[in-house]
Amino acid sequence: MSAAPFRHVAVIGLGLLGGSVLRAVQQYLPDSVTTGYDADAGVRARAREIALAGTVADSASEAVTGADLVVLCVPVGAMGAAAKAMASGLSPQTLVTDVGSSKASVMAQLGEALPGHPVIPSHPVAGTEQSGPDAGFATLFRNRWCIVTPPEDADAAQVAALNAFWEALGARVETMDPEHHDRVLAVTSHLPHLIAYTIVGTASDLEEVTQSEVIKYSAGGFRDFTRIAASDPTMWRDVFLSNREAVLEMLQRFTEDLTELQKAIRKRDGDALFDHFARTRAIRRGIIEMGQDDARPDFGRSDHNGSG
Ligand SMILES: NC(=O)c1ccc[n+]([C@@H]2O[C@H](COP(=O)([O-])OP(=O)(O)OC[C@H]3O[C@@H](n4cnc5c(N)ncnc54)[C@H](O)[C@@H]3O)[C@@H](O)[C@H]2O)c1
Ligand SMILES: O=C(O)C(=O)C[C@]1(C(=O)O)C=C[C@@H](O)C=C1
Repeated sequence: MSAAPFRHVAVIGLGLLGGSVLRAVQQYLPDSVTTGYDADAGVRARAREIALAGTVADSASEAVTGADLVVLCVPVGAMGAAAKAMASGLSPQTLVTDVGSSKASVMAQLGEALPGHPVIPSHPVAGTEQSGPDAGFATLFRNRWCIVTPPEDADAAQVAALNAFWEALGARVETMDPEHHDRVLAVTSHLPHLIAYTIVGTASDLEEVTQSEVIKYSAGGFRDFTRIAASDPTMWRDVFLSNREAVLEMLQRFTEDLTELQKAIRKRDGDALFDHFARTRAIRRGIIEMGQDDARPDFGRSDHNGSG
């Protein structure tokens, strides 16, 4: 990228996503100035210690003063409050985006908090089960999709600059309307998390299987669920409450499909089971072929391990 799409990038919320945005800007857009703010004083202190931003400010409005781009990286339920807290520092031309995992609710909150202000939401579909200021790394967005949901009246030059920003951080950009985004992510991200939270809870509640057996024999499929089920409780509470309708619809479909498999097992219908598993195996292979995951048993995660 020859010229940075934004001279000054401010990040509100200095956890996994905020830290990764800042690390990636420092690495891939070194000419851009960075500032940051987090509502938690301990997080701000840690962010200063590890130089997560050029300046870590003591208020949201101070952090965004002079910024061309503000990236809100707080839980989706806190987007409106975070936007209101910074509003007095914004210039009329500062573009505001976010990284929230649901989009219709965030758009509504930001529209209410910043009436008439340019807001173009984003969702980089990239993350881990970690959270906090030490969890971020510069390569998080590399080769991952970032879904941008511009409002109908968005300025085309600002949309292009935002897309260029995410591309400079290594992402591939797709545009969608927020409702479609929320339905797609309900099935590809939100429901899988709900299932992981359920199955890990179910296993640990079993009276005839001890806690130590759950841990000891978790080398197989269960282990992968435990990684997902270790994800941040605040973030995921907010995701389910904000994308309630789409998640409930996908959950209904999932429950019906699970009942079908239950029926096939009860009827000893091996063909139905085999056909279903063959179809899902092909989907996994397709994801690997598209470069969206790694075939290695640790999903290639040992490659980054917080570095970058
Ligand atoms: N974790 C993931 O895998 C992932 C992936 C893509 C998008 N997201 C989205 O990114 C956002 C941040 O998630 P994360 O994983 O970085 O969480 P995180 O817990 O690591 O960081 C969130 C930070 O926001 C701060 N915060 C909360 N309310 C605030 C406020 N009003 N003002 C300022 N700071 C505030 C918290 O103190 C915390 O440090 C969420 O909206 C989430 O849905 C997460
Ligand atoms: O890999 C993980 O740990 C994730 O859960 C990341 C993940 C996902 O579901 O893929 C989680 C939430 C997001 O909004 C985007 C990405």
